Amino acid sequence: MHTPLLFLSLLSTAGAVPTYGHGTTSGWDSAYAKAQTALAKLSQDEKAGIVSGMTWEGGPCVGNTYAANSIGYPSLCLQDSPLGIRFANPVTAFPAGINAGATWDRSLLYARGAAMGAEAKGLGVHVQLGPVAGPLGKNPDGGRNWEGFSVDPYLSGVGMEETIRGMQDSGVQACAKHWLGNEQEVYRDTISSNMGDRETHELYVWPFMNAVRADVASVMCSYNKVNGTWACESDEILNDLMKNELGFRGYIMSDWNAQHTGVNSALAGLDMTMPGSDFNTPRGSIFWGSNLVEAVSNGSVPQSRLDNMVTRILAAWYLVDQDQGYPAVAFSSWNGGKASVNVTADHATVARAVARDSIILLKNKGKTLPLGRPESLAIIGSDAIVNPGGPNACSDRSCNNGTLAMGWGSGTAEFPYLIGPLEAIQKHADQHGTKIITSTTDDSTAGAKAAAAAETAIVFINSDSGEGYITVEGNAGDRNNLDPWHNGNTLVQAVAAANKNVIVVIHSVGPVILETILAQPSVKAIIWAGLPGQESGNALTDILFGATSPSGKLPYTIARQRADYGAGWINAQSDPFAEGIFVDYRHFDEQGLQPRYEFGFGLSYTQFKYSGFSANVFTTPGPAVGSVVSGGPVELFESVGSVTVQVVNSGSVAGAEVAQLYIGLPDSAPPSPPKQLRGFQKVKLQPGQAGTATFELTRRDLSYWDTLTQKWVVPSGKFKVYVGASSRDIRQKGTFSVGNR
Ligand SMILES: OC[C@H]1O[C@@H](O[C@H]2[C@H](O)[C@@H](O)[C@H](O[C@H]3[C@H](O)[C@@H](O)[C@H](O)O[C@@H]3CO)O[C@@H]2CO)[C@H](O)[C@@H](O)[C@@H]1O
Repeated sequence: MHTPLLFLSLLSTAGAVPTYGHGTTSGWDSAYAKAQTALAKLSQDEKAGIVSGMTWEGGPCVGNTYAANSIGYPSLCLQDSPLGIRFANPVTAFPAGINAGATWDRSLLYARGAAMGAEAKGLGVHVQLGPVAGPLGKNPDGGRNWEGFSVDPYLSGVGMEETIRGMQDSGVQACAKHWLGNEQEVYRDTISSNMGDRETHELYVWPFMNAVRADVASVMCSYNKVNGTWACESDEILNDLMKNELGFRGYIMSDWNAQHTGVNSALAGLDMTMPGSDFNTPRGSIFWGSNLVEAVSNGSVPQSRLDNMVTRILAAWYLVDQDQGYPAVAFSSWNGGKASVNVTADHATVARAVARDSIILLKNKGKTLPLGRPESLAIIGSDAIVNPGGPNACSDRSCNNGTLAMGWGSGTAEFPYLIGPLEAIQKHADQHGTKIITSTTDDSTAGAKAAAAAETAIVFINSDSGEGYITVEGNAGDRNNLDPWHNGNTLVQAVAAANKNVIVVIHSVGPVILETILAQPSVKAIIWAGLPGQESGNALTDILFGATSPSGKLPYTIARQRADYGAGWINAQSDPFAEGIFVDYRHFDEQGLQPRYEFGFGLSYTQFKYSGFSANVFTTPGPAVGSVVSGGPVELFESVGSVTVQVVNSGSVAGAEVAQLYIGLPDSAPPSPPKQLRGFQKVKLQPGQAGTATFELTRRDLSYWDTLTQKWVVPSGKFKVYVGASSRDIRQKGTFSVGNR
């Protein structure tokens, strides 16, 4: 794995094409050979135990399987979450996936994954239940969008790949979830995601291809139905799509209680059932265990299917060398999670770097930021301070009191500490003689009074969401709307009426409609800080006072109104995915809609100039027909060349620019989004320094999914290439042709 030292040196490599510590892709063959040898020694009961959970709370972890002593195989420990180890302490509470995505920094994505993996291994967790690419986030109010990296499949795919490589290089098995179409929470246990074939592949499957390509050990099937069949018993999406089409060699586990049948799910390709019983009747509804042994003996499930489940699970265990003296489980989820070892090392450094480099500067009129040395600052809003009851006062973060640093649900971890914004700003102010005036409620009158007494006012607002088994302030997982919570608009209006120099900081799970806030002339700057984890305040002061120039870019579009996004569901039974392939910026571009802040947008304290576009892309048109490797047909991952541009830091301070490559398919392709992200590179530059952004392209990047032939196809004709600072701020353009046209 990368050590933090190496990761820091990667960060400072200005302009160079980064290299990554990728794991091996040839490990599955030897892992399978070991698994098959072990399989021969197992009894039928041991096989059933390896594929079955020990029931909810049946072991120290949220999921536990039975040990097989005949081969020295342990009771497997499966534990959330995608941002740190759930129900254990001390652990590092990293920024959420959506912040990791907002960094657009491959090295940081890897470092965060590696650090989480190291903590998981140190605590004896065999399978860490993350990262997340489902939901992808087509519905901007989807409750769990923040657990994943971006609504764009390419960015999400890079997030999946780097995180998985980081985790598994550290020795823990990763779990890519939730497969497939789990795009909302409110009706996730009843709804059918009726997805067309093209969007299934081009949007929702795409990031899972990256996961499989990164040799992910396991995949979790989701609660919802896909085209009328429960995801966890769908032969089409488990056997056909995940195992055959994507060449996945690991195992598929159910989400917790997402299994509905014993025999059908086994035949459809489910390999492990979790947690082994339903939550409310701890020993009831057990589909596998001894029932699976019975199903095999009466011929309902072939012996070969059970053997295949076991082989897949054992192979994943061998793949990441967990047979080589893996640590014992060092905590229990059910008694406060106190760990017998401290695994946090210096991971706070990684957490702070991700939190800092994910901060997005949306507005900065008159260079209000960085702040320099103001005489006085008003800090306003309940989001400026840590929940007075403590950062972990609500289980699974099931409340929105105090500063928001993660959403709610199973995708959480316990904070070892949480540096709130006020605490960090006060510390900085003490060192520089700035007077701090506070109003740490959401009361508008008090906020206005504090604002009136200071040179500059910083107002903190937020918007929360989470998993559907918890309802917070009337939001049953998904958000009821995209407005700030706790009357945030009213608070900003009151403060803006009292002070001419207002900065708004937003902690949020996703897009927030900003029209009311932008209508206030006194609002000079807006910062999106997302869900920054334990280092929230420190990361924010790094940006506010200019120690670092902001370099995050939006991983989704901020619209002028909710209706502009288009996507949504009809009722508890059906989501027709009527928006098809046109989600987020693909939809805005296609419809000619003006976003408020477009996908990929983010300001800096410096400026960047682009020049020297060059495209060297050579390939032939046609379908990918070759053999399947991890991720899909082998040709899809073949390099077809690259596009390069020069980026110069033309300003006066150091900064980092995320140069983005978008491609428009030729006219011979079926109707497609005008442009789609197909590359990015974060270039770190000193003032005056130039760097090269290189975008390597594969055949997959040039392909669409052809529903007729059921193949990825590279169309012939002229491809349009756009390179820019966002999806709408295109700085360089060009074309290349494929085939005869
Ligand atoms: O954690 C493993 C996966 O679990 C799914 O979420 C479940 C979550 O982990 C669990 O804590 C919660 O349990 C509640 C249960 O649903 C409810 O009936 C009971 O009354 O209270 C329980 C909480 O104490 O259930 C969640 C599922 O509904 C996630 O979807 C998945 O991503 C996790 O990896």
